[in-house]
Amino acid sequence: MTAPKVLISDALSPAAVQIFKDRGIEVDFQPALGKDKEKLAEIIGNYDGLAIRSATKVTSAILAKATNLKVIGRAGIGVDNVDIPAATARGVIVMNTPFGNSITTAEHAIAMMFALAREIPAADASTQAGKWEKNRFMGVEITGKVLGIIGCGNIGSIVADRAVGLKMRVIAFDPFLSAERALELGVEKVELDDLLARAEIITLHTPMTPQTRNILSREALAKTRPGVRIINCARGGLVDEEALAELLKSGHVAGAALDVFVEEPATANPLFGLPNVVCTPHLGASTTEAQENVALQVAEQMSDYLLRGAISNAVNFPSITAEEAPRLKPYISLAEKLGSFAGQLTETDIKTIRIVYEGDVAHMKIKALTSAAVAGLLRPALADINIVAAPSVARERGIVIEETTREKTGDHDSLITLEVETENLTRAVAGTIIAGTKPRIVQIKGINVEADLLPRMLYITNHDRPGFIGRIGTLLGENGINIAHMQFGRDFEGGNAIALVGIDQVVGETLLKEINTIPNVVQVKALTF
Ligand SMILES: NC(=O)C1=CN([C@@H]2O[C@H](COP(=O)(O)OP(=O)(O)OC[C@H]3O[C@@H](n4cnc5c(N)ncnc54)[C@H](O)[C@@H]3O)[C@@H](O)[C@H]2O)C=CC1
Ligand SMILES: O=C(O)CCC(=O)C(=O)O
Repeated sequence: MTAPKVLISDALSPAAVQIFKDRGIEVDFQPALGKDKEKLAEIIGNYDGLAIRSATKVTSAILAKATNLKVIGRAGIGVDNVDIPAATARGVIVMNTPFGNSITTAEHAIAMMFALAREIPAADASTQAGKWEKNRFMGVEITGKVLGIIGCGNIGSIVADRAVGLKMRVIAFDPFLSAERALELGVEKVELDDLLARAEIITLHTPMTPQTRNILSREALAKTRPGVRIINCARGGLVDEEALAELLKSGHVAGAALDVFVEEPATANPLFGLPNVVCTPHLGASTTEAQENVALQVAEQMSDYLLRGAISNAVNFPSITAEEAPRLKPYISLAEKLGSFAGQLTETDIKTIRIVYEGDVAHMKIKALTSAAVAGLLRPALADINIVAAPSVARERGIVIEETTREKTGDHDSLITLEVETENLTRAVAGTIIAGTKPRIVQIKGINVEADLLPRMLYITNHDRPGFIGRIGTLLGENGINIAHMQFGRDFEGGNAIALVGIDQVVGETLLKEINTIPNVVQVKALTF
């Protein structure tokens, strides 16, 4: 196996380079490349992995050129610079490092709060200009002030903790903050309008989503208390910059501290130059400690995926540990083959996919197995589908996916049963793993049969009558088709029977039609795996 190749296109700590090298991965460190999208598009096709911070914009155009890319690692939290749907559609795992820079970013928000409260940047500039304007700068005390946190997740919670330590009164708006967590943090959970009306300082800590974009809109800002101070160390675009500039000029907003901007790099901005505006160039995560944390973590995660199939902190696929990966691998193959089997037999629109995991497999990462089964199922219709994208593609097509887990009920230690429901029929197929690694089909339409799935197979349904086996063997032999194996099953003597025939050559349409004329054959289908 040739060593995977990773491109680092942003200013990551060199610690990442060392990790990749130590793990036997080839690495190109081009920290300024993220800003050159033409060059990035030109070379991205050479890499299996791309490690980035926020300067690299991984657009669908870049992804279209990323023909070998398997993983994008964001050394940081926000993945809004990656087109996740486009990456998912191409089967590229996108991972981030959700905790490595949270303390540092929370500390930046607190630093911004003090900078605003005491006008430190302006006082510094004035003092160093020799002005000694002692009477110009009159600050406000932080103790006892009401801090309104919008978004109380990892970073917001750390800000809350520090603010409580500073004896502030902390209120938080976050629809996903539980009452218990709020109590634990010592914050009062409130609605947005309540926060806007009460907070003396507001700090934003949500991701950028369609719901949070412009959360501090012109209308929302108008509801704030006169003299409010606003801090944004999350994402530009959460605040309406034009409206904020107007309110700063009118004096309604007493100060604003911004680390992030709608347009980055921000070289011109409506807020620049206004009184008591403090700006930093997206430095929230920029400490030696945080950068080392995220670089090491992203390099470890990407290496684990490229070398061992382990997935952690992916935003578009369930996690799989390095220990689980080898155990899961044969089950992923089984799930994909079961899906493929059912998919090749399904000619009308699928309504529902039901997957039952029984026994040991029920305790594995079934989300990953379901993704594999759905990919296998949709592949006959959508050749390029991959297991990362499959569940979202299925949902887009209105297909309902149902998963059930239960303890072992039959002979098999692990059993996966896939049932597909279409307008006209419901078809079920089940399989297991034997000898630790080998996928086997063990049941089709409720009929027991134990068959390996070779690259070329014939699936035949027939009435259980004497003479069928001899005739099919002869017909295939006469047409130069070598039989690798042949497995049979039936529901009862003289009832419905099935045959799975592993073959070494392709069976053409004419021969398929001829097989269909063998007495008692109901249906014959050539399958590939
Ligand atoms: N300035 C910088 O350098 C950095 C900025 N960030 C930004 O900070 C953001 C937050 O990071 P974390 O706290 O780690 O994320 P997180 O996911 O732990 O927390 C985000 C919180 O926002 C809440 N939220 C989501 N939608 C909301 C809505 N409509 N209204 C109110 N709350 C909502 C969520 O429930 C969650 O609790 C990141 O998404 C990133 O964009 C992160 C690191 C560094
Ligand atoms: O990498 C950086 O400097 C920015 C960090 C950031 O914005 C994030 O982690 O979301």
